[in-house]
Parts: sequence; C-alpha cells; structure tokens
Amino acid sequence: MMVSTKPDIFLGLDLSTQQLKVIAVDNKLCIIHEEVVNFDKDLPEFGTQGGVKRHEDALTVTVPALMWVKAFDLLLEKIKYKGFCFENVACISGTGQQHGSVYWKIGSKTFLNNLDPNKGLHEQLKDYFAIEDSPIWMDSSTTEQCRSIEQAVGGAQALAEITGSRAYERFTGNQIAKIYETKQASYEECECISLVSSFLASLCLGDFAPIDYSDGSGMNLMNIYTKTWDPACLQACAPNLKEKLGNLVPSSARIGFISDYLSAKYGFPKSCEIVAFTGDNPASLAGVRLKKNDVCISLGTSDTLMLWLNTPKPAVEGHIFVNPVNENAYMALLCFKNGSLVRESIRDRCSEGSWKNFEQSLKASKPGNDGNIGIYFDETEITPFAQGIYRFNKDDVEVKSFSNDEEIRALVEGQFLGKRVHAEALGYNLDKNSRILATGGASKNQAILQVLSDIFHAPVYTIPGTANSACLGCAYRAKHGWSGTSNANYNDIFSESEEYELAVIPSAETKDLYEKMAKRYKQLEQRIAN
Ligand SMILES: O=C(CO)[C@@H](O)[C@H](O)CF
Repeated sequence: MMVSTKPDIFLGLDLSTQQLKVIAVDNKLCIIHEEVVNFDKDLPEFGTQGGVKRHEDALTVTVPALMWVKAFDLLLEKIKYKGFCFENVACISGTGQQHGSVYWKIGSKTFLNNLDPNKGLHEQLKDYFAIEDSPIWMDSSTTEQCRSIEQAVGGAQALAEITGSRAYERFTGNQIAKIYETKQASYEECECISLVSSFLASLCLGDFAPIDYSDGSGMNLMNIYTKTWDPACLQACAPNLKEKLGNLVPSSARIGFISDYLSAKYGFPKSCEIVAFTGDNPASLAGVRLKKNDVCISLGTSDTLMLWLNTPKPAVEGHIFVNPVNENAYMALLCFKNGSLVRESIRDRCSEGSWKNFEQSLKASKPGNDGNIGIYFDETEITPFAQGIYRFNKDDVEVKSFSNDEEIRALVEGQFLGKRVHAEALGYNLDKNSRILATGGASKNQAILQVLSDIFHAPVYTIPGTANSACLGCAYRAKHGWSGTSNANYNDIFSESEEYELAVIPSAETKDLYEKMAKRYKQLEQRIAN
C-alpha cells in the first residue's frame, strides 16, 4: 500500500530591508532549512546600499520593486539547487518591512494569473510597476502630507485614536498622498497598491494578495477598532484609493493556494496554502511568542521595542497595531530608525570593522562610560523626530569627540537608554516578572545584550538557533493558519513550553547608575530634539 506522505513543511518568508530570507520548519516547528539573498551582495546591478537607495534630498528613500522580484527568483533557485523538497510544503506565510508600498500597473492581475514557468518572474514583471522605485520605511519626505492628513481628521491625537498612530512620514497613506500629488498619472495607471508584505504574498499567490489587519495598522488609513479602511483618511490621501487597496483580512487568514507558476516551476503541491503575510515587527512578535509581561526588542536595521496589549492606548508617540496572532488584541511598537547601520558604522570606524574588537572594547570600558553620553541619529530618527550626532561629557557639556572605547560604549548605552526612556513614556514599567526577549542580528552579541539587560535591569532571553524571529514567526503563522485554529489558540501549535535561552542577567551594581543616567539621557535628548 502506498504510504502517502502528506506535505508537512511550513515556510516563512521575510522581505526585510537588507535581505530576503526563508526559513523552513517541520511539523514540530524545528528549523530544517534557512536561506538568504542579500540585496547589495547578490544583486549588485541594482546599486543599493544597505538594501536601499538614498536620494539627494537626504529625505527620500526607495527600493527598485524589480530587485525584490529578482531576489525572490534567486532565493527559490538557491534552495532548489540545494535539493529542497518543495513537494512537502503544506503552507507558506511571510512578512515584509512595514509601511513600504508597491504600485502594480493596470493589467498586472491578469498577467500574474498567467505567468510562463519557463521564464523568471523578474523578466516577466519588469514592465508591470506603475512606480518602479517603491518608497520604504526609511523615507522621511512626507512631512507636508502628514500635517495634511492630521488636519483632515482633527489633529495628531485624533488620527492616533482612529489608526493607532499620529501621522508618520514613513506610513503608507502619506507616501501614497505624495505619489498622487507628484506623479498623478502613475497613480491613475495603478491597478493595485500592495504593502511589501502583501506584495510578496502576491508573488506566491500569482494574484493580488490582501493586506492584513496588523500591517494595515501601519498606514494611517485603517481604523484599528473596526479593522476597516477609514473613509476620511482615505479621502485625505488620494481619490479611488479603497479600490486600489482591496479588502483587509485577519493576519491568520488563509488567502488561497500557491500559484500555478510556482507549482509548475518548483514542484510545490497544488494543495500548498498561503496564509496572509504581515509586517516584520508583528511577525517578530509571533516569532518570539511574546506574552503580556514581556518586552521584545528587535535589533535589526531598525531597532524596535514591542509590547503585547489587550487594551490600546493610542498616543502621539509610538504605534498601536492590531495583534498578528489574535485579532482581538493589540501590540504597541516604538521604532528607532538608527539601528544596525549605525552600529556597523561605529564598528568600522572604532574597531577596524570587527565585531570581536567591538565586543572587547565594550567589555574594556565600564558601565556609565564615566558619565559620557552619545546620541547617534545618522538618519533622521523616528523616535524622536531628530537628526545629528551629539556627544556630552559628565557635566552635560557637548564635546567634539570620544575615544574609540568611549564612542562604542556611548553608542550602545545611548541606544538602550533611549529605548528605556521612550518605553517608560509609553507607560511601560518593568516589574520583577519582566523579561526582555531580544532578537535581530545584534542579539547574537553577548556584550551588547549585557548593556541592554543592565539598562533595563531585567534578564534578556534569546531564541536559540536563529536571530530571524520575523521569518521564523511566519513559518509558525503558516502552521497556525493552516491548522485552522482560531486566533486565541496561537500557542496551541507549540508542543513544548517556551524554548527561550537565558542570555544574560542584569548586574546588581548598575541599577542606580542607569536610573540616574536615564534621567540625564531624557533631558539631553529633549534638548537636541527641539
Ligand atoms: O518602520 C518600522 C516599524 O514601524 C521598521 O521597523 C520597519 O518595519 C523595518 F523594516
């Protein structure tokens, strides 16, 4: 009797700022394969730096949408070359950097439905983008559009109470408003507007994929309570926008099956389902299996701090998104744009480009850095809205430079003091049960985690085996959606209890030191941000 091996592999895809990643897990949710395409290194023909293109106005930041398509082709070819068993894939979900947008030209839907499996996606889709360079989350060029949408709905707090955030330059609605104002013909030539997450899902579906509640919360367009597009917000951005965005779906929704193209070209079973894709930070929350008392700090291109919320308290700082694993709950997020790229630039300048030297230097300098505090906003920062590099000595006097060791410690302490100060402003108080779940590239660096633990005075845990919690979270979400459990049962898909690894515990003698330093940091940041 033939033993039918039912497909039981789940894929998570992550289209982030610098890379496109895939993680495959088995039925027990153990990682069985990981693969990555690095945009700068593997697709140099697009000329990106850190995966993006910074424009001369020092505000506009875009990515060629076709680069993302070619990265998807390349990623699948890479795992095919390594003998990956596509025929065992039961379900796929995924994620994308939040807020970025892709503009499909009229005719794309029909074309997506009928792709030729003998050709690559990028050669077939190259003429199907109404806007070839997609705006992404690092863009800060839409301040005028932000003021306009806030005015249209009654102010910053009013907009936060509808959409979960005041207007932010990177949020998709404001980016669409700028495109309508500056490239109206292209806007009108657009059949569908995807987020980066739903764009990647569309490549898997071979059709336009819907935007999910969680990533849709990052647009200044969706009412986070009704989970529907807000008419006043849509109208404030551009006409006929609702038709271009399509309907919103729960983040656990099963949105269809793998495309005929991918099934024919790679051997995915036609039964392979697609679960809605979502934003990278909501996916990270799913990946670390965040609980009520935990704080998740993702140390990636951007650094983010996330909390689970049952009752949203929208404010003019930070963001409230619909929760990706329970549509009746929420998540709070603080985003810090100056994350890994700043750490890498100081690593290159102060420790000869070596993380080993960076760590040694951090260990050689003492907590509190003899009172020196640094604020390193190479790019226009999001939290707070400010730009520039500032160094202060123990008397709060601005100085021109630090030694290499002082600079490295000032960067790491400054980044975490900022996170603590803004988390407390959001109303978060660490208590004796608090845990910090660290993820993202820098979460592999013990010395950096020790500073994080000391400044928050809380133990720091990591997920063994991967720093890619967003990608892993989507493999988990694929199984969750595929198994048809309701939102409330996300944790039921995990057989064993949490599998976090205790990475570091706070040192007792630094508690008071950083208590005082956090107060100084708050005053210094207010000084430079105004
Ligand atoms: O803007 C952000 C969150 O609001 C960033 O964390 C992006 O999602 C990074 F891709």
